[in-house]
Amino acid sequence: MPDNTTVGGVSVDTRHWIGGERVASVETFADSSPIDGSVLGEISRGTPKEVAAAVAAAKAAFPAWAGTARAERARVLHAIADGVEKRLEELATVETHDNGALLRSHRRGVMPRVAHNFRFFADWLVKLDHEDFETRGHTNHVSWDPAGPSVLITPWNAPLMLATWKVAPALAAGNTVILKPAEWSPLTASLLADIAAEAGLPAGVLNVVQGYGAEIGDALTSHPDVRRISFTGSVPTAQRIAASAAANLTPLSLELGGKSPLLVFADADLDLAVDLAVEQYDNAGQVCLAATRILVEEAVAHEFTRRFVEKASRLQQGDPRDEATDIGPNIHPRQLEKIDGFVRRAVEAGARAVIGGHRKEGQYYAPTLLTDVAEDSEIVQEEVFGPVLTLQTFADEGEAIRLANDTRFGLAATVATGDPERAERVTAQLVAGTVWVNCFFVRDLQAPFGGSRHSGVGREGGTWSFDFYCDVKNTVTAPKGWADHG
Ligand SMILES: NC(=O)C1=CN([C@@H]2O[C@H](COP(=O)(O)OP(=O)(O)OC[C@H]3O[C@@H](n4cnc5c(N)ncnc54)[C@H](O)[C@@H]3O)[C@@H](O)[C@H]2O)C=CC1
Ligand SMILES: O=C(O)/C=C/C=C(\O)C(=O)O
Repeated sequence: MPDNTTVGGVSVDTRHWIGGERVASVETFADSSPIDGSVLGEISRGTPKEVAAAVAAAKAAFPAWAGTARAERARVLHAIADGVEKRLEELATVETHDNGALLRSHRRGVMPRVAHNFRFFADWLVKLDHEDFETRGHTNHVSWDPAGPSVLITPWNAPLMLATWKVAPALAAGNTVILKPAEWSPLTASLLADIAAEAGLPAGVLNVVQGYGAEIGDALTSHPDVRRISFTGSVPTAQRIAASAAANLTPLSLELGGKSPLLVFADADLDLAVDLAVEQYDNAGQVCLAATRILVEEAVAHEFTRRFVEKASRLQQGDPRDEATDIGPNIHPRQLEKIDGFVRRAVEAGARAVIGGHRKEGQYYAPTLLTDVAEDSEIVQEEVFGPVLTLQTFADEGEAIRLANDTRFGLAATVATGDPERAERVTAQLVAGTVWVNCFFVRDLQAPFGGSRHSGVGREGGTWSFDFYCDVKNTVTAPKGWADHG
């Protein structure tokens, strides 16, 4: 089997990256493009043997990297960001072929954010501090000690963006990393390994193991030398990971699904509310934060729906490499089948497709809006992860809040209202890790990011990331060397 493949003119190594070397597995798996189903490459299919080698490499590299001065770690992270920026066009091209998201988004939004992830955590590391404080004359000093080898398991909907959201703070914290990218989008993780090596990251500090989660997940998450596990993906997989990590009580960060509401009050700017609603089709609906449950006040529901249909009908669906495309394909035939199953069952149960409601040629699903959906129905309660929105109406503020919170998830919520007092009242009662008022997807790495309920465990971003990736220590020193037993 060849060791590399060429995607959109870019050469990508298809082997693992372990201890600063390329390592091939005996078997491979085929990685296909959602654009046309073509096989992009044969990727090394990891086994517990490669997992053990990667953890051993990360363990061996840990003491030196943890002992590297903060300023030097930050310098290497900035050098990785430089490498990402230098290869931005290549990364964008490969990612679009691999996961089908828009090339224009990768070029202008996503890949610049990848570089920013490294710069941000490098800079945050340098200023990470907690003011010393006194207790009966004793000094308390808080430090963030590197925790050790960290397993990072990442999804396919924003592969490099979501991977580097974990890789950057883990490396900044002084940890070593074993990254396991999703098997449906394995390529940019391999390019990241090249970029990190070129930037001077020592061998073994970042390792990439390719393969199926079902085959190597347990080996990764039950390994006794792993000190942290960070995962983004589905709830059932998170439950398996948590059970496997329980044997060693390995700390977990879980960023999971959502079924977030968009509340549209009659006093809202209706055009803005429609813009916010149509934005939920971004990335073909494969966004954990997407507000897929649209809740509209009865008085404006008819007009909202009319304007929504008018705007959504203008969306261009097609090849994600085309600048004019708004919605690309879904990631995999299995995901498409899953989306279609949700919609078919909803329609059988009485839902009405105001737009869409069907597959299109290739790996595309028509942007869909379903009305006449019951509050406790599958389509309202379960994450679809496709371009499928539901619309429910409410009579008053109380009902809006009740409907918004009637979910096992709690990742995000968006409120459209022209009344600042209402905004304050409503947001205070919503169960969600992030709430937006009259805006959507305004993201800042300083902010805590994560979900309540089944949407996750813990928060990432700013100091929250360092709290997770470090062993936070408080050192209490007696005055003038005297011990105080009082
Ligand atoms: N929160 C989010 O951003 C995401 C949510 N999802 C949700 O999950 C649904 C299913 O998508 P999948 O790709 O099947 O998600 P998944 O949760 O199974 O996959 C995410 C990652 O977990 C890994 N994985 C799978 N089984 C594992 C195991 N036993 N141990 C350790 N790692 C394992 C996969 O290899 C991949 O890297 C989607 O329809 C969507 O609802 C999927 C991806 C991202
Ligand atoms: O881009 C962000 O800030 C967050 C994205 C999160 C997802 O898309 C996800 O985890 O699915």
